[in-house]
Amino acid sequence: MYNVVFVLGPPGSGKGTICSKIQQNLGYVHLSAGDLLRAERERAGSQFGALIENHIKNGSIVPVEITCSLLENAMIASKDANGFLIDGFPRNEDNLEGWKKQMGGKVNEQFVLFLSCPVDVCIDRCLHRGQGRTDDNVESLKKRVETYNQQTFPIIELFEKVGMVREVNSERPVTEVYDDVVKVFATANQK
Ligand SMILES: Nc1ncnc2c1ncn2[C@@H]1O[C@H](COP(=O)(O)OP(=O)(O)OP(=O)(O)O)[C@@H](O)[C@H]1O
Ligand SMILES: O=c1ccn([C@@H]2O[C@H](COP(=O)(O)O)[C@@H](O)[C@H]2O)c(=O)[nH]1
Ligand SMILES: [Mg+2]
Repeated sequence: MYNVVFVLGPPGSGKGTICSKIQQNLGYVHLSAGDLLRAERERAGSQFGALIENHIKNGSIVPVEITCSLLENAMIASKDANGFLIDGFPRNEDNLEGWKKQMGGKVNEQFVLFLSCPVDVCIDRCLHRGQGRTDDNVESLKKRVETYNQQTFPIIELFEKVGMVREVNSERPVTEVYDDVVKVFATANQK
């Protein structure tokens, strides 16, 4: 059984930043669904490159079978990890259903780390991220935020209903956010 923590929040809320610090310090392996999709987009011979880029630019969601297979392959490649941080997934109901179908029985879902941050702050962070992402522009960000509000936030609410959400306000400096996140992990791993 793989231990899994889903890390969700609006675009630019700091998921990747916090996950890389948890990976360094707590022995979880960070798997960003977006990074895996970007790597697949660049992979020579991939049949999904154009489809993935189209979804990324439009802030829409790639079919779950593609994302889930990339995640499962990455988990198999690091099978000795203490656990996995699944960053930016599941993003909608179809993602959640596809995940259950493919991964149900193979994973122990510990909790959902929800990094909450006002959208205007998030957009500003993305516009200044400086990584050359094809979706860090005003037009794509508008669509990404719309997808987040319409499809991803309802998934967080679903997890909330079953008591799985641990919310941390990520509008604050990274060190403060990280300190609170560490407390969340300490409590979860005590049990
Ligand atoms: N707490 C913070 N305070 C200020 N800047 C931050 C904070 N956390 C992250 N950042 C910066 O904001 C930008 C976005 O952060 P990051 O890439 O971690 O977000 P993300 O949630 O993974 O975004 P996306 O959903 O677009 O992948 C980066 O430039 C990062 O350095
Ligand atoms: O599960 C996922 C994760 C991501 N996507 C697509 O990738 C971009 C970028 O994701 P980030 O988390 O911001 O790196 C996202 O807007 C989607 O288009 C996806 O389809 N499914
Ligand atoms: Mg990210």
